[in-house]
Amino acid sequence: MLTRTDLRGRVPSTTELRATLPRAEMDVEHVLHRVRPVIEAVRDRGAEAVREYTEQFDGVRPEQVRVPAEQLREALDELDPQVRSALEESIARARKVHADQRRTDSTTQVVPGGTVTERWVPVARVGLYAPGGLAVYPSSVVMNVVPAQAAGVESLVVCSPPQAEFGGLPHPTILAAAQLLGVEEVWAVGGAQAVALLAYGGTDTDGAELAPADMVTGPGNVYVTAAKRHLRSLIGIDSEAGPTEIAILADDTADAAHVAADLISQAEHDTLAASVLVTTSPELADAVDAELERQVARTKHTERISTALTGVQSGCILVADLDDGVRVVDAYAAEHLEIQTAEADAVAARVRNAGAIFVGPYAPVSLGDYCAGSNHVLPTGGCARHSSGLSVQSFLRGIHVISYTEQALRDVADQVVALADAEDLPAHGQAVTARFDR
Ligand SMILES: NC(=O)c1ccc[n+]([C@@H]2O[C@H](COP(=O)([O-])OP(=O)(O)OC[C@H]3O[C@@H](n4cnc5c(N)ncnc54)[C@H](O)[C@@H]3O)[C@@H](O)[C@H]2O)c1
Ligand SMILES: N[C@H](CO)Cc1c[nH]c[nH+]1
Ligand SMILES: [Zn+2]
Repeated sequence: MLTRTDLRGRVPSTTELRATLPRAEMDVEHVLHRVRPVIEAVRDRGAEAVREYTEQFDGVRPEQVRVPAEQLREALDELDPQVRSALEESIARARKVHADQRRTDSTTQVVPGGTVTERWVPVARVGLYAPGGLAVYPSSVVMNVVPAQAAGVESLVVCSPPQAEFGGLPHPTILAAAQLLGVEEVWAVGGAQAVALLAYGGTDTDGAELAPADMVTGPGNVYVTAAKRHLRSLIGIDSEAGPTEIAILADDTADAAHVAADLISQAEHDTLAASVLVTTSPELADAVDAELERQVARTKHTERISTALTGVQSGCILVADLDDGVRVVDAYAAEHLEIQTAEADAVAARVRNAGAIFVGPYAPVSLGDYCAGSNHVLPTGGCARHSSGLSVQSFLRGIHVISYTEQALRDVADQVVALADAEDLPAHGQAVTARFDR
């Protein structure tokens, strides 16, 4: 079922690997031209344009885009107790992990009388996106809000697509999760128009103001991700957390049924989701194919999953040994990487590029999606080579505070002047010597 690439004869260079490894054809770059007009319309015409695009893409024309407070309270009151308890567990575990990520200010005494303090300051206002197209993601409300709150962000606004069957409000579990986490501001808007509204701000029909956010984080489909890429710099963003990817590095000790179940679990997100198996064992590859045939037919979203598994972004790569396997998964830089091999810990320790690594038979990606305590907002499309998943750090800026006494400046004046002259910027040096010339 998975298209097979046999690299057992040789492993190509990293450049060749990046070109050969499976990736979606319709990637973020390819939809930028579609989201640009949406962003410009929201910039120029605010909530009115949001309403038009919502009608076009979500099939709803909302009366109000801001969700009234009583709807948040009601959603939590009416939440299924089992789902509430699961959300509470997910929040508690995530809070534990994210509390440990808090940074403390540090002061370095560089020389007597000269200090540099690194002060960690949270972003003032952030917009958090919780997807709600093919599926709805209360878990993404948790994964966005928990680190933002742990970082000390003062102003939070959540956006999620309106749902026709809920009268143009986001799904009730999204609202309930926001209420459970103490978020008071929720807007019913999705896609690129949500990212644009968060970036530029806007006013609703009833006069409700959405103040522009300094930063927008959260996962989403290719349109959401393209909008984040387009607007970055006006706003800060986290990583590009687009259509889901799972790579599994497995040897002949892996259980084919579990490998297949995990590949399917992430293919379930989107027809553009990627499921990639990298294995040293052709026998395992055959057994996984057989399991996929068997299991895909039994799942709820068979068609979406089959499209994702047979798309060019998914496949199976045969490698000669685990050394080559590690090179392949490093070149691929998956959002999620599972290691299902003998001595999985040791293999995992050698991996450099992945959004998150799930080690051994009892750490499936689905655990991390909901209840491991780790964050599930993770870089896709190879961005794990340079970016991390969402964390407390994502919402903090490290500001250097420099304090020097007169003597400490005097002691280093000659060096500053020498470097300023070497750069042909003598006024820089004079700004120092002016203090001592009199
Ligand atoms: N990387 C991560 O951390 C992570 C985590 C969770 C989910 N995800 C991904 O998030 C995505 C969720 O996607 P989704 O679609 O279910 O919800 P979504 O909220 O991301 O997207 C739905 C919105 O897309 C817009 N849209 C739909 N079709 C459009 C079109 N043709 N042109 C322009 N805009 C359009 C609509 O306005 C709609 O509100 C999936 O791809 C999933 O894999 C990623
Ligand atoms: N696997 C997704 C991250 O790519 C997160 C998620 C949320 N719900 C289910 N899964
Ligand atoms: Zn998932």
